[in-house]
Amino acid sequence: MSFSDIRLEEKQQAFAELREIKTLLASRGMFPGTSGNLSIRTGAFAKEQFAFAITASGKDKSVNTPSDYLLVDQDGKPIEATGLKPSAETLIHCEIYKHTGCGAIFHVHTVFNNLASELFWERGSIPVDGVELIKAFNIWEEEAQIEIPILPNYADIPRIAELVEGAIQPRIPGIMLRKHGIYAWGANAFEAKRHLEAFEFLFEYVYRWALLNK
Ligand SMILES: CSCCC(=O)C(=O)COP(=O)(O)O
Ligand SMILES: [Zn+2]
Repeated sequence: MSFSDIRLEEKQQAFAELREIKTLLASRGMFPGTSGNLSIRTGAFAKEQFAFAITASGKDKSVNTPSDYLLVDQDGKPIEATGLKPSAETLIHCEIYKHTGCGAIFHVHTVFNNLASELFWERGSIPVDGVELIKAFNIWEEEAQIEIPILPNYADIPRIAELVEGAIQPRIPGIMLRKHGIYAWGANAFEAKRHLEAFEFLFEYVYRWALLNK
């Protein structure tokens, strides 16, 4: 595969899908202070070589402009001439694509995901017991118990990226960065959105439940 095989329509479709999910999540106040980033895979996927569309760095994600997205390769380098800079966290997306084969990754910072990550930091994962929305991850057993992994929030993104492979849990489509935000992924944008919404519900639940039991 060569990146020139990514057809204009594929790129435009990925950008349009990103715009749709960005607009929706922005309407829910999920990108405070320019935080958050979103990506969708384009073209064929091979573990060694792939490409994805990602939000440009530092943009106000609650505003739509003609220059919000760009295409990058498996190493996070732009694959076409652009004045845009990919998200500062692109390397984390690269690792998630490489090790899961997923089709879309959405990252948001919320108060509840930050609180839950700090509450359970020493445990290394956020436990959720028997909450119905676990089924959004396609885990259908009764009273399922899951652990959502938490990674340290190093300032140096490559240091975080190198921990991603070891943190990925086969059944759990997400990784939390401590006091930073959730990375949720899925086979496509529809699934990544479902997972993101479920994580956010579960983070709020575990935090409030912990307070009730203090
Ligand atoms: C002001 S948010 C700090 C950076 C961050 O965590 C984030 O999600 C946004 O970074 P980007 O480069 O993708 O705009
Ligand atoms: Zn972030």
